[in-house]
Amino acid sequence: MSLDTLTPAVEKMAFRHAMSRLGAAVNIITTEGPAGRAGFTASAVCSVTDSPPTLLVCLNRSASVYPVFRENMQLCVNTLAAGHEALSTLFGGKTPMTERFSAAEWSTAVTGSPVLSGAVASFDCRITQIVSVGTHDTLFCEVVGIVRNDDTHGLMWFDRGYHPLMRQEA
Ligand SMILES: NC(=O)c1ccc[n+]([C@@H]2O[C@H](COP(=O)([O-])OP(=O)(O)OC[C@H]3O[C@@H](n4cnc5c(N)ncnc54)[C@H](O)[C@@H]3O)[C@@H](O)[C@H]2O)c1
Ligand SMILES: Cc1cc2c(cc1C)N(C[C@H](O)[C@H](O)[C@H](O)COP(=O)(O)O)c1[nH]c(=O)[nH]c(=O)c1N2
Repeated sequence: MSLDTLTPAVEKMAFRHAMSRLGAAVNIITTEGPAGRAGFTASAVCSVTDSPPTLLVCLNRSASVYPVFRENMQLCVNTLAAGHEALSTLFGGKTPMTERFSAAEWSTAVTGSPVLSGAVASFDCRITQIVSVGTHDTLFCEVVGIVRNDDTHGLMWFDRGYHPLMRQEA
């Protein structure tokens, strides 16, 4: 089926269906600052450059957390480990923020953002640029601190479900 014969509505669903085949790490993105504390689940996260170390995070502007991230301009990317499936679902739904954070243990990064205990890795970041594309803002995030955990297995989001990813050394 050719893409240019599809109506825009069908094209969006075809895009999502095909995207469900791209496995991705699952992350809880957190922030704390003048606008308060917030966190959400994101799979749209990737490395941009190592000079300076920079990640990007895509955030839907219609999310309730959006104004908090936009005002705080700092965040922590907490990459989830096997066993974090329920926590990921909690931060991916419409659950009140206090309930999301009370389900896990956190420490505080240099920027003030919450760092998830037991995450595979946590990247403490300052947001340096924002580019809007369609429904989402792409947040370019310069990394100012890292916490790594070498004792946990990874977690993938693939085919609309969670899949643990085993590390050989863990
Ligand atoms: N990038 C995102 O914003 C994104 C990514 C994954 C999941 N989600 C949210 O979780 C829900 C469940 O996702 P699912 O994977 O079970 O099924 P789905 O069919 O809704 O999505 C399949 C895939 O399409 C992409 N996608 C989904 N919604 C998107 C959006 N608004 N913008 C850009 N890409 C998008 C993601 O890669 C996702 O894994 C989605 O409906 C969405 O609300 C959003
Ligand atoms: C596995 C998975 C992956 C993602 C999401 C969900 C799930 C379950 N969600 C949706 C996001 O987490 C959800 O909308 C949050 O609850 C934030 O919305 P509210 O703050 O509750 O409005 C999401 N949203 C987003 O803006 N960018 C993303 O990359 C993702 N990725």
